[in-house]
Amino acid sequence: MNTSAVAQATASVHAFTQEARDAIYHAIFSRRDVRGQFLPTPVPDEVLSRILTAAHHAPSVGFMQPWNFLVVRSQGTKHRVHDAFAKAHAEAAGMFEGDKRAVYQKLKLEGIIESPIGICITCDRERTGPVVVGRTHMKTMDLYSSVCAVQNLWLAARAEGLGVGWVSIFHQADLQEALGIPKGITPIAYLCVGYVSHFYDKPELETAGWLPRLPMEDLVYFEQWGQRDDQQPLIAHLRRDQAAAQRGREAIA
Ligand SMILES: Cc1cc2c(cc1C)N(C[C@H](O)[C@H](O)[C@H](O)COP(=O)(O)O)c1[nH]c(=O)[nH]c(=O)c1N2
Repeated sequence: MNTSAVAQATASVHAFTQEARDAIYHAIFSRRDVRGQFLPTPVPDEVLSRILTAAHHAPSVGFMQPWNFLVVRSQGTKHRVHDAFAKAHAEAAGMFEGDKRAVYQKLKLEGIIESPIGICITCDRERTGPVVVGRTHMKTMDLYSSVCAVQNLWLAARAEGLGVGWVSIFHQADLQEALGIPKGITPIAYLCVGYVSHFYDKPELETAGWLPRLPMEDLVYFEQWGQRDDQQPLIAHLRRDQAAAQRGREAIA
């Protein structure tokens, strides 16, 4: 066997079954940021427990596990968070010019009150002391670790049929105050979570004409920053896979 045949055989031993792989990619391609389709249906604790456990199994720099998960269910807390959102949202509209401002004002960018559960995922930057394996030089790695937890939760939630919407239109201090988060802890994501009437087939910002999905071939460089190479066989695969992902979502729709 030549080297690449060995590599292929080794890889396939550890690959999931086709059905399991399809399920993973289905979760990835059909995950959406949900703002407006939340149902009041309660989320059972056993389901909430599964998605939180998935989040806790995210990778983290130096195995730091810098996250906490603050679960919000009361209307009082939700209203405090929504007040913080409303203030920042009003300011945000003024930051966009012309047509963009009008479009921005029409966008629904949160489901804080309607979603049965809010989850704030945080980062404790001091959790394991000042020197962390893998964060010795690039200090933001702990923040990225908490983002990995967000993504794990988001994908697990999709598999459970739950919608998740990330809300980040806050003054950080206002969100911290609304949730009683101490100064040393960084809020990473406020997530609206709940069952939904439907999932859209593509990002709402794409549908609204805000931005299109970028072509993969523009984003992949070879060896040096900025170096594209359309002759690389990988590029043809990327085009095919992007088209397939697109068709997949049409099938889903
Ligand atoms: C860090 C971060 C922060 C935010 C978001 C995402 C991420 C990663 N997104 C969701 C975002 O708009 C959405 O992911 C993209 O538009 C792509 O759509 P899908 O997630 O594929 O549906 C988001 N959406 C929203 O309505 N209000 C918000 O404040 C935010 N904030």
